[in-house]
Amino acid sequence: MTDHTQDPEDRLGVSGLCLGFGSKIIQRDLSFSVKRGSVFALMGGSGCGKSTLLKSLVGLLAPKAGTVRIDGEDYWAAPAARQTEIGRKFGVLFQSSALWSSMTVAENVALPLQMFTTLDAKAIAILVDLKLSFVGLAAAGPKMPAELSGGMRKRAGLARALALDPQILFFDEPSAGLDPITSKRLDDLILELRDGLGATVVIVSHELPSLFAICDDGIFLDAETKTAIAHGAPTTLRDTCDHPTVRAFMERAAQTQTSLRRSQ
Ligand SMILES: Nc1ncnc2c1ncn2[C@@H]1O[C@H](COP(=O)(O)OP(=O)(O)OP(=O)(O)O)[C@@H](O)[C@H]1O
Repeated sequence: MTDHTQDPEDRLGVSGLCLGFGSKIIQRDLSFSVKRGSVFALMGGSGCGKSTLLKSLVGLLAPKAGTVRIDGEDYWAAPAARQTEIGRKFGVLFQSSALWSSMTVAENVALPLQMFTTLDAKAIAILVDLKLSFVGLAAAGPKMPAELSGGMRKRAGLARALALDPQILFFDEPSAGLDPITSKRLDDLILELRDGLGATVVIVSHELPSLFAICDDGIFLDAETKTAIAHGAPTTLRDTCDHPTVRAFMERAAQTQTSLRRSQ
């Protein structure tokens, strides 16, 4: 069912969302929207609920209250079969990359195509090559995940997340554990997805330089008040937000960057 009250420019709309585990509340009354073809940041200190929110957005954790609308459709109110169809619009890259260690890289990327399409083996092989080329891993198809570096594993996970041509991509800490050059390559790939393919990207990250470089908008979550305390692009929050928690986050990160540069 389409909700005509949602702005047609919004790919994702969250309203009055309350999340928790048992009696423990993690986020309450959370509302925000994500425009089509934008990169949106979920920011905040450790333990404020960014990953929990991401789980609810991708269909892994039902909210206690509120709605998550994808293209105007209330995901959590939809029947299970419809949720699966809506989920086909998603591509998810978790922190660990979550590749199957007993399969080659190519087999990992082929898996969603085998599970969710009726394409034959030849067509799947062509698509797998295309996705691996896009992430700069054209030659890595026959390799096992254990043979790849951390950055290559992340990119292989991205190739798999892209297998079904998702319209919305969700990334949980894509740059965690990567060196600055590999991290920059991943940022460039994310921008290529937005600008080249028109994808919408929702990203959880602590890496402020990366957030400043690629995000158009975002929210800042707070563990104390258990909701969003600021809305806006990471650069806007850095330059104009007066909230002490946001300031402390931005300034601590800036200090870390300065001391890193000094130690190099
Ligand atoms: N399955 C669970 N059961 C109970 N509590 C949980 C569960 N998963 C997460 N939590 C709690 O929810 C809170 C938010 O955790 P979450 O991982 O979403 O935060 P985060 O902002 O992503 O943190 P970080 O930046 O450190 O990864 C934490 O207090 C965590 O202990």
